[in-house]
This record gives sequence, C-alpha cells and structure tokens, in this order.
Amino acid sequence: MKSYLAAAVQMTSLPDLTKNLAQAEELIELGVRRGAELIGLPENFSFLGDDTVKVAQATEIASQTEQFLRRMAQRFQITLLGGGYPVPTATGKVYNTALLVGPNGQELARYQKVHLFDVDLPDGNIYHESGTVLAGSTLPPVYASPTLGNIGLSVCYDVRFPELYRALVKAGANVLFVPAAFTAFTGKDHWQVLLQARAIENTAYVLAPAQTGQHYARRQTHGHAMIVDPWGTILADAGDRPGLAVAAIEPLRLEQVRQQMPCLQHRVF
Ligand SMILES: O=C(O)CNC(=O)[C@H](CS)NC(=O)CCC(=O)C(=O)O
Repeated sequence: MKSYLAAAVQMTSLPDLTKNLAQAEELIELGVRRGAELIGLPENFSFLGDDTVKVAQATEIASQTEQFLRRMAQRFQITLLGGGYPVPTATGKVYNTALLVGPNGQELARYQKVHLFDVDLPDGNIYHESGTVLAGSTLPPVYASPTLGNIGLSVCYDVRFPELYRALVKAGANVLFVPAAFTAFTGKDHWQVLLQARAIENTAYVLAPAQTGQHYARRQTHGHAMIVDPWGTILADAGDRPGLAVAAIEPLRLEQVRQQMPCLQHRVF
C-alpha cells in the first residue's frame, strides 16, 4: 500500500440516466485533475427516481452503468466504485449493486446490498426498498489492492450495522467504502456520527460518496460526502452542493493509529 489521494463524489442524481452519467463524468474528471487515484460515486448515481421507473429501466441502467464505470476507469487510469445501481434478477426485483473496477476496466469486486431501507420517517416520507430490491445474502467483498489498501464495500443503510464492517475488517479491510443516498431527515442527525463511529471502532479509513439536494418529488438527500481517517478525524467534507471530498490515504497514519489505539487487537468476541 502506498500514499495516494482518494475522492468521494457528491452529486444530485435525477430520474435521467444520460444526465446522471454526464454529471458523474464531470466530477470524476475533476477528481482526476486533483490527483485522485481512487474515486467513489454515491448510491443511485446513475438513476435516482421512482421505484416503478427504476425497475422498468433496470436492464438499460445496469448495462449502461457498468459500461460507463469500465470506460471511466480505463480512460483515467483510476480505480472506481459505482456506489449502487439496479441490476435485474429473475424475480422481477433488482439487486442494489455496488461495483469496483480497476484501471484496465476490469471488475475487481461486486456487492449486492444486504440491508434494505424499509422505514417510515416522521417527516412523512415512506421508504420501502424491499418492494423493488432483492436483498443480497452474502457479506461484501474486500478487494486487496497492491497499492491502494484492502478496500471493503458496503452501501448506505448498511452503515447502521457495525457487524458488517467488523466482518470486513476481519477479512483485512483498512479502507471502507460507504456510498450513500442518505435522507435529509436522518442525515442531519446520524450521517456524520455513524461514519466517524465506523472509522474509529475499526481504525480504518472511511470513504463516503453521497447524494445531495432535491432529486424528484419530495426526495431530498443530506450531502456531506466525506473522507474520515482511522482516528475519526474528518479529512474532507463536500458540504451540500455537488462536488468532491478529496483527501490523502496514508498507510503510515493507518499504522500509527492502529498502534496508538490497539482496539482491534483487544477484541474478545
Ligand atoms: O430512495 C431511493 O430513491 C433510492 N434508494 C435509496 O436511496 C436507499 C434505499 S431507499 N437509501 C437508503 O438506504 C437511505 C438510508 C438512510 O437514509 C438512513 O439509514 O437513514
């Protein structure tokens, strides 16, 4: 593992695949110009819209999204995470899928979101992700990069389930991706503290690309894409407008924190 720059993209995705991929491309290019070698796109980056439309267009969204990720990674010679997009299954529902691709456009790791967001919020918004999404049934993968660290995947609502991240760390992870489309309502109270908790308890970097702003109807997300270091310090925060959180990932800092705060060594369970 070497020192390098990572970028967590923040965008406002719409129910429009073509527009979203254009917005994502601009932000990836910005990240590359700032020197990022590892870039993450948020959950729903290629489509954020009505559930019925999402399912109807899933085949098209999945194929264009995967082509896009491979093309971007190759063109810019980066490692790129697509943080969550629908992939059709035989059941009529989709998997909410995250895909990590390498600089040759090759697939490095794939994850199907396990925890589905079925929650009625006090602000009147009702989320029923399991209505259109089939839950994945296996732990996310850890991709052991020779240069960028051991990269563990997750998606959005997963961040509320610390055992998933502990499993990733047991599998060697030291860089944890949490691409999200966090609601504005929950985000204001929970987003940052959950990300810091996952970083601190696992003494790992947390890279959290995010959706922000007004998407469609009453769907509003929190923003604050961020990068948190293994001590829990926020290295970069993208605020509430589309943009990037960029920060250095330092193997020496990781080692230092893991020595200073050896909680992973003190595990009993
Ligand atoms: O709704 C859509 O259009 C697309 N789906 C999502 O954005 C997903 C599933 S509904 N959102 C979350 O997991 C939010 C979690 C969250 O906000 C929390 O844990 O508080």
